[in-house]
Amino acid sequence: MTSPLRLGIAGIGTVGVGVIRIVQRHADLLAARCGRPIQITAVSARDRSRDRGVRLGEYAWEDDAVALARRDDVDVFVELIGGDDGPAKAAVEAAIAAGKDVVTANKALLAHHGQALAEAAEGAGGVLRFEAAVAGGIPCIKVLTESLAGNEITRVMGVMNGTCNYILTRMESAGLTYDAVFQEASDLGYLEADPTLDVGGIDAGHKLALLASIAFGTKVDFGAVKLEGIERISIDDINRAADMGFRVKLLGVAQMTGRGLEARMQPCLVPAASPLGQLEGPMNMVVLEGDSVGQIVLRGAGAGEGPTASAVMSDVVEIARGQRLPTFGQPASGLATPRPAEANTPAPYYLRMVLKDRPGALAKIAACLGAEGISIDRMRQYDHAEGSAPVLIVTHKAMRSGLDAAIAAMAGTDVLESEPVALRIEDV
Ligand SMILES: NC(=O)C1=CN([C@@H]2O[C@H](COP(=O)(O)OP(=O)(O)OC[C@H]3O[C@@H](n4cnc5c(N)ncnc54)[C@H](OP(=O)(O)O)[C@@H]3O)[C@@H](O)[C@H]2O)C=CC1
Ligand SMILES: N[C@@H](CCO)C(=O)O
Repeated sequence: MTSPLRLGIAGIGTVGVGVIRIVQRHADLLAARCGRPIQITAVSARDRSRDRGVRLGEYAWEDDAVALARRDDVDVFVELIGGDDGPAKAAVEAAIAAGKDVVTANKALLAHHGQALAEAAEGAGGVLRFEAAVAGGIPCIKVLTESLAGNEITRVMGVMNGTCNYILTRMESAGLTYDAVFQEASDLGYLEADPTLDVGGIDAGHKLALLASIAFGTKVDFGAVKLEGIERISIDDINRAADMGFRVKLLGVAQMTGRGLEARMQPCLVPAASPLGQLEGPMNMVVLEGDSVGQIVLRGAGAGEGPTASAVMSDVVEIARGQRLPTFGQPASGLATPRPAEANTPAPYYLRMVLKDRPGALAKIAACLGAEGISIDRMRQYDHAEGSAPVLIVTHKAMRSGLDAAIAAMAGTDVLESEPVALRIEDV
């Protein structure tokens, strides 16, 4: 058996503890699979005195993650601190500069600095791997980078924030408001310290930016992801969508079009019977489409100690086996600068609004759509109290810009009781 692969783990929170548990529990199995033992030599966190429920006494302790990253007895620096800047970035940069390989679960760091870090790592002859950063336990990075390497990737999609999927599916199953389920998610510990990272679509947008880079051979460009959160989704939207055979999902879609890279993370309607429509609770789903393979659907836990640590370990094992893959599937220096598409591909839209219940109100709304060349596919008016009429319209395919112009024109008609909610219906 050859020399052990020595890990330095920075961050001993949820994921760090999970990684330590796997290394301790599966030492023999890992050694057999890698052809060499995997050992932890040193760890780092802020509070040395805290009982974390795992044995740490046999490892050296560093208060400073940068010092850990530079240790001579560390081959692979495992960054599990989090955050797009600060100690995580400083320590990863120090590890790369010291010639270490790096494994991270930090999507925020990579979405903002992935290109520079990958170039630095590859320039130094190191590897930088991040399976756990996208959809937790789902091995989508390896599938995209390795298993689908013979395909031109046509589209990547996914529900990649478990908290949002929990909120949206729980609203439907329990008939609860957004605010009530948001509070439940908070009580269950699902929300990030800054909840807008979850419900604002930012966390999932980070993940989509990383997938898009591998899929389309482009530099990571988080700024190119059009973001919209789930904060405005009401129980009415969930119920009306269900009536029409749809479910509301915070869905990320990236595709390369003739007009450039289209990448969006937004609430969408998907058919209730589709795999994405069937995804319940705090789970994730990643859908990959290639010209030869067709569609691949991967489903699993996108967060949590075990699933995320499982993904971190897959990168560690890859390195222990001697596989040295470029971060984004091809040398970072050769990745193209993406040209973001100015407009999204046309799609049908769901429009929910409340109208003043008086003669000609609906005609005025239809005229606003017609003036933008938008055709109505289906329409429903629900039972209502006197004076206000809840109306649901499903359009034929339309450009979002045209729809926005129609909605702006509706505001000038004086028949709207509330601002219309518009949701894209995604062809999945
Ligand atoms: N939790 C999950 O399910 C998932 C997490 N991730 C990603 O994994 C990473 C870790 O997440 P998670 O385990 O949940 O985070 P936690 O908040 O549970 O743990 C963070 C750890 O980092 C330590 N830390 C903070 N600042 C420093 C510092 N300056 N130097 C050294 N250590 C420091 C903390 O120390 P102390 O304990 O002493 O406070 C803590 O141990 C993040 O990038 C996250 O986005 C990805 C997918 C899923
Ligand atoms: N906040 C994230 C954690 C995993 O990245 C989620 O809800 O999916």
